[in-house]
Amino acid sequence: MVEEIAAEVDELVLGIGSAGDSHTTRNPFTAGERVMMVTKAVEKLDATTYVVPIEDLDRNSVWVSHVQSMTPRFDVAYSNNPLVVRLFEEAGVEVRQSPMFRRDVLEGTELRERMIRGRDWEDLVPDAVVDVIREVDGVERIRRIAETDTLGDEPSDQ
Ligand SMILES: Nc1ncnc2c1ncn2[C@@H]1O[C@H](COP(=O)(O)OP(=O)(O)OP(=O)(O)O)[C@@H](O)[C@H]1O
Ligand SMILES: NC(=O)c1ccc[n+]([C@@H]2O[C@H](COP(=O)(O)O)[C@@H](O)[C@H]2O)c1
Repeated sequence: MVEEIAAEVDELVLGIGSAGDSHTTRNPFTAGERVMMVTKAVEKLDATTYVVPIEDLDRNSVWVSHVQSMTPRFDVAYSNNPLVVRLFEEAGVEVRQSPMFRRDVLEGTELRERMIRGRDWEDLVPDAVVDVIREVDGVERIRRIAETDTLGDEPSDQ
């Protein structure tokens, strides 16, 4: 998806969402770890790419201004997340959506389940992501969090 978007634009800003979260079921990796994964994965793209961590806010109504305050100026926002699409459109920013690509397997939840259950996942993500997950012992972390995080989305203190 990012390769297709990069072919349409001169410069690309990739937002790392929920950047303040880590060590939870849905967001096991720190913003820094995710910056490494994404930066290395897009290294060979032609478009100049900026990777920017963006923390969540309690107020959806000011989230677009918050995103704009953290990123280089942009003309078009790309997302398939219905809330994100709505917030940008209400703020007057053009939004483009991309068709889902192999959504059945390329979903965060599915990939994390595969890691927990010891099934193959490496061929489903860029090599750079495999390298970073190995470097930080990410599969072990995800398994530990799954064992202790019975509430589903609470930080683990393991
Ligand atoms: N296969 C795909 N093809 C295109 N866009 C996708 C695909 N999978 C996810 N997206 C988009 O990427 C973003 C992240 O997807 P999603 O909200 O599912 O998060 P995730 O981290 O992949 O999964 P999860 O919510 O299971 O943790 C969303 O904007 C979503 O629409
Ligand atoms: N109020 C807010 O903080 C707010 C609003 C909309 C989206 N977001 C974030 O934007 C990101 C959207 O990511 P996806 O496109 O991967 O679903 C998520 O990290 C989500 O938490 C935050």
